[in-house]
Amino acid sequence: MNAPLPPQALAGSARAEPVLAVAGLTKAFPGRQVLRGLDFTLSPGQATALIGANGSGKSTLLRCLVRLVEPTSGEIRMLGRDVPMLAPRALRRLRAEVGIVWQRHNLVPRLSALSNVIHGVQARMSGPHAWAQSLAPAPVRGEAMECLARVGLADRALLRVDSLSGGQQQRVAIARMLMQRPAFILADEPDASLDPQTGEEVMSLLLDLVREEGLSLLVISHRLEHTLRFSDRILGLANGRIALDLPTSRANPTSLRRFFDHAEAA
Ligand SMILES: Nc1ncnc2c1ncn2[C@@H]1O[C@H](COP(=O)(O)OP(=O)(O)OP(=O)(O)O)[C@@H](O)[C@H]1O
Repeated sequence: MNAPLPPQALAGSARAEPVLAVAGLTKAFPGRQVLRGLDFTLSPGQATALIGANGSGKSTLLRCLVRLVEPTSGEIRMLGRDVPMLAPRALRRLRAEVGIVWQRHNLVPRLSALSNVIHGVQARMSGPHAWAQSLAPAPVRGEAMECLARVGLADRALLRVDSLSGGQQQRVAIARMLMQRPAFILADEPDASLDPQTGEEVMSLLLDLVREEGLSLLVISHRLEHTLRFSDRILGLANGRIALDLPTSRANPTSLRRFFDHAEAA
């Protein structure tokens, strides 16, 4: 079980505005109603796991939150912004403040870890900043090295990404995301294509960012053990609705296992 939240984090989260507030969120694709009216809020500085059976709509929800998929209806307030109302430029600015970690990390394989991380700065700066690692200004290189150190890969900075292991590549992707200086991280199965030990390291790293840097995290995982060890709260999706919402400390592994296996039939 993970360590309890520090008292200051709890006090802060009780006072602070939610990092995310969702009300009446629906999403329909042609012939399929995926989200049927979701209501929930996330407090800052917490790790929330999103679970549900295959096809229950977890990825669709994550994408709707930043309008990579347009919601059909409903309210989304994220980091103080009214997401459905944002014009394209304001939406791009919001996305730059949200770090997204995908199962597939989309690194540039032939470039070094450092160059890939430097590319993360583009998300928060206007204009072309696609420097090769040798051309980036010293402060940007320095910051990228700090991000690589944060994920434990400073000594691999100059190696080509395609020479690194799957877990190391996922950590490079997290370092690139940290270059955005995000306040909120959305992670869609960051542990899915990794072996159990490596997947655990990646989930542990994300929880460290919540505990130590005060970031907020919404993470999809299909692994029950990871959900139990690396979250403060569990949200479960079934039949297009939030069917489960409880603190991880109160989760019962047996009933949670049933939820993983049978959520869509529930
Ligand atoms: N662009 C799309 N067009 C039509 N249907 C879609 C689209 N994207 C997702 N769906 C459908 O929406 C449903 C939910 O998909 P989604 O990927 O969100 O589920 P999930 O819970 O993330 O599943 P998994 O755990 O397998 O990744 C599925 O039936 C899927 O086929």
